[in-house]
Amino acid sequence: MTEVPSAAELQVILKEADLLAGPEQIEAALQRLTVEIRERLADQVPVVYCIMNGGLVMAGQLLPRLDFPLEVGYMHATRYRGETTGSSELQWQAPPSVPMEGRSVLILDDIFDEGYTLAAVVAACRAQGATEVMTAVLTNKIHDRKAPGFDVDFVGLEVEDRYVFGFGMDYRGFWRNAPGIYAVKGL
Ligand SMILES: O=P(O)(O)OC[C@H]1O[C@H](OP(=O)(O)OP(=O)(O)O)[C@H](O)[C@@H]1O
Ligand SMILES: Nc1nc2[nH]cnc2c(=O)[nH]1
Repeated sequence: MTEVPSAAELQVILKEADLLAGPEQIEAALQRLTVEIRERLADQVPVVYCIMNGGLVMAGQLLPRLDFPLEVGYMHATRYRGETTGSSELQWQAPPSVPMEGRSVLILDDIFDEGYTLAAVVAACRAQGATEVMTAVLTNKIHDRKAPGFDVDFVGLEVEDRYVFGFGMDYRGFWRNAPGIYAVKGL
């Protein structure tokens, strides 16, 4: 069994981390995303999918601002599984929960890092018959290791090329509940 770090150890991780975006910057990013998404999808009655687990906080904060009719679904695709580097294999832990044939689909996730997760999720939605698939992320990590031929449609904030946590994103499974976006010391 993997040992759970103590509360004191996890407090040190947060204390030593660099704050990249605080609640005010995140609020402004969510507001911008709301306006852009409304413009594109307000009359489409889309299925809005939360990608578990990382997308949970962003979806929870964004959905009540989308003041137009939509359905909510979830799916869990994971490639990092508590590590700070991604595996080449994407694991599906929960398949899409709402049928999407003939529908507009909006995918919500916490971070567009290398992009292999979202590229695979979008391909799966198309394979299931979605007519249009859009992606919105809270953060886009800036580097030149992106999956070729794929981009996201809506971005809240840009973050530097470090391992980040908070607002849905984990550090080894913890601190998804941190109210800002932080970069781990030394990573
Ligand atoms: O752009 P990529 O390099 O593919 O990485 C981005 C993905 O990594 C994280 O998920 P993770 O695999 O950690 O699963 P989790 O959401 O359950 O933590 C995050 O939530 C994104 O879905
Ligand atoms: N928590 C977290 N998950 C990720 N998945 C891909 N990149 C990251 C990152 O920087 N932080």
